[in-house]
Amino acid sequence: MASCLVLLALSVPPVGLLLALAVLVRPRPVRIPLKGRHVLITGGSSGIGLALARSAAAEGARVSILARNAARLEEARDAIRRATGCDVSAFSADVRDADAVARAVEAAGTVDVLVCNHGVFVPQELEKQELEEVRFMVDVNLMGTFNLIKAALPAMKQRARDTGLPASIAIMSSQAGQVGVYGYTAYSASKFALRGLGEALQHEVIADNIHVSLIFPPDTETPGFAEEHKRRPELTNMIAGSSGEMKADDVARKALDGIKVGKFIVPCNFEGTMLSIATAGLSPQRSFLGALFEVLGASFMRFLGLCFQWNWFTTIEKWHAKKKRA
Ligand SMILES: NC(=O)C1=CN([C@@H]2O[C@H](COP(=O)(O)OP(=O)(O)OC[C@H]3O[C@@H](n4cnc5c(N)ncnc54)[C@H](OP(=O)(O)O)[C@@H]3O)[C@@H](O)[C@H]2O)C=CC1
Ligand SMILES: CCCCCCCCCCCCCCCC(=O)[C@@H](N)CO
Repeated sequence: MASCLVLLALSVPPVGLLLALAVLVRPRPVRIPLKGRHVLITGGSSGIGLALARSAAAEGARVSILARNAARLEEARDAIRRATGCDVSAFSADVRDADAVARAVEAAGTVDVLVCNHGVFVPQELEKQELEEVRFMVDVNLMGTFNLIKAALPAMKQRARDTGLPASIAIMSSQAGQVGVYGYTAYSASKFALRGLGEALQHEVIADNIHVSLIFPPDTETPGFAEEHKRRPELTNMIAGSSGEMKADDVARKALDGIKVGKFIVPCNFEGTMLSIATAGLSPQRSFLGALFEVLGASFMRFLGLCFQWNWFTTIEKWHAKKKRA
């Protein structure tokens, strides 16, 4: 009897907290079906975008892909057809060109799930990087996403209103959009910016039943990553190595699963989950279990984050010492 009472007393605070969070979390849980719906994926001709297009097609979505290079788009269409038997529509446009994006989005037809996955990454210390390259990353990664959302949103709102079905805007960030990493000043800035865009946008479109997801992958094996790896500073490799590498198909799986439940922050691996708890900030959270981990994990995750920073700064210090000796 006494032990029962002790157990009850001990469990009241966590249970009470859980109940409070269940009442508190906003927006409310949602399910966003993919089957039979129109999913537009930018950067759908390569890497993570191609994997996303293949998985979405396999789940019965009507898929459109958008990228610049028409030949690579055709190859991707063929590959998706071979893998799934499904036909996808392909649109050639540069996301930096707002008019071209508007024309492509119009031709593709009303979107239910917009996946802004396009992205460029040229790692380099800021001191060595030309401003032109900085602008290139900000223009494609950030302004390109604005162009897309501006083009797709009016029709998406109308359709969500007409059908009563929830819609989604998913944005591909990166773990380098949750923590600044050596060699990624421009890239990290462009990816952090997407979070601000996403948080504010979620306030603006919640009344239209549109749900924003931000996806934060670690290093992922893709054609773009293979190119990046050739020129990545040694220190960038070392710090990025704190999180395990993933396959594009696995990132696509995590992303689609997150999109389908309207998850706002979508981590892709274990390190990503810790990073997301450590950087939860004031982001929306619709899962009371997720909220519980954030509330209870906050202080420990901050401590762990400081351990990671200690490790990174030590690595940087040693690297400089070695360079001086050489
Ligand atoms: N691979 C990784 O390690 C990680 C990647 N990410 C992010 O995931 C996303 C996809 O990366 P990944 O699959 O590796 O990249 P890839 O380089 O393999 O593919 C990039 C895709 O984006 C398209 N694209 C690039 N620039 C433009 C543009 N200006 N207009 C339209 N489309 C464009 C490319 O087509 P085309 O060139 O023909 O236009 C291609 O389809 C990016 O946002 C990236 O930042 C995040 C974390 C890790
Ligand atoms: C509190 C605990 C924290 C735990 C772990 C932290 C690990 C952070 C590693 C950052 C990795 C950044 C990879 C960027 C990949 C990318 O975007 C490029 N390949 C370009 O595409």
